[in-house]
Amino acid sequence: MAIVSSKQSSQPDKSPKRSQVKEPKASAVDAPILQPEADPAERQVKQDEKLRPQQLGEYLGQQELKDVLKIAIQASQSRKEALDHLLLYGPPGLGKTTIALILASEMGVTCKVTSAPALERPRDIVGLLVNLQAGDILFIDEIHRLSRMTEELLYPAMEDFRLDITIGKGQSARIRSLPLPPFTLVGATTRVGALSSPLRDRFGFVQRLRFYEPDELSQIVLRTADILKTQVTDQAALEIARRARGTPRIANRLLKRVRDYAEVKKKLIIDPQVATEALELFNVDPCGLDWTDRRLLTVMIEHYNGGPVGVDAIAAATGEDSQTIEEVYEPYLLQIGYLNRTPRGRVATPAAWKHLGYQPPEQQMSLLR
Ligand SMILES: Nc1ncnc2c1ncn2[C@@H]1O[C@H](COP(=O)(O)OP(=O)(O)OP(=O)(O)O)[C@@H](O)[C@H]1O
Ligand SMILES: [Mg+2]
Repeated sequence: MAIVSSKQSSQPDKSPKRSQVKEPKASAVDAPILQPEADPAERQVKQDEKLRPQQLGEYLGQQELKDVLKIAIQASQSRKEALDHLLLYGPPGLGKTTIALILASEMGVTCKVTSAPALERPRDIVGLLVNLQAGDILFIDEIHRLSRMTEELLYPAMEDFRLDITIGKGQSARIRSLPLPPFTLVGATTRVGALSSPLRDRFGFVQRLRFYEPDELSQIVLRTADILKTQVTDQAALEIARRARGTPRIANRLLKRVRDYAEVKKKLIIDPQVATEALELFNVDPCGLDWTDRRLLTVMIEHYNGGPVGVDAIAAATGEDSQTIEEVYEPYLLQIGYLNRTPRGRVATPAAWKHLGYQPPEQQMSLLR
């Protein structure tokens, strides 16, 4: 089914030129395989755990972040102090949880892992804080979702290693302060803008994780292949890496699917041909776009002549939620240069038009100059 708006049919000269049929092909398998979030099966059997790097040396890519952390670890170890609080932000699957666990193992301390939705009641965070040992790491995932009361308990805990508890109610209420051992809070979020500034300001380090380059991801694929005892050529690893949306979790998942395919086809070594055949079977685009990405761009091109168009209009036209578009789909489309954010709305770039088989109009090119 072609997506053609009534506006376009009345103005045929303005409709985009199509060099080939490009209606995104839907498949039952392509949506989950390219989602950066861990899927329920991965979470349940903790498949990811054996693939997770344990030391900073095994953590590939993110060189600037590793440089900062190495200095911080050395300095805090020589002063025999807890590491300063660290806030990690970036899209899902880039290695935030992994960093928290690596930090604990490098520092030789325990990492207590929790997530903001599990800390709804004040006593949840109090229970965790009073059980910390000196130097421990407390990792709070999705930290932008903390309740106000929990967040307020964290302020003195982070700043002065002190827990302020209110005892009693009304006029007789009194605040009792309990000392806490020095600890390190590592917070992770996909939405740093949603953090309140008092909380953000209490982190000594605020570090962004960026999408990985294909050569970094191909190193990750080779490392994972080694752990899974699968033979993959360098070229095949790069082929998988290119389609993994800059995300290690997706790279590992694609490798597992390619390995299944190779096993069934009785191929002992995964070469580029086997990798490409398998990825085509799973409907993974050579640039790592999935059905929804292609549909978002197609709607922008066909309904709005490539934009500028507001995210709400795209959401209404595609039936996707606008927050999901902004947080899950747009970061990668921006990263690979298929989408631009302008003050007047989103614009599909000429590269996106060409990738989907459209001829970009001159007007579209001039918008980007
Ligand atoms: N730099 C890296 N080198 C090697 N493997 C990595 C790296 N970063 C992440 N991984 C792999 O990717 C998987 C996902 O990473 P992780 O769980 O740390 O992501 P995350 O950023 O915490 O995601 P979420 O936002 O969904 O919690 C890990 O199990 C690990 O195997
Ligand atoms: Mg995580």
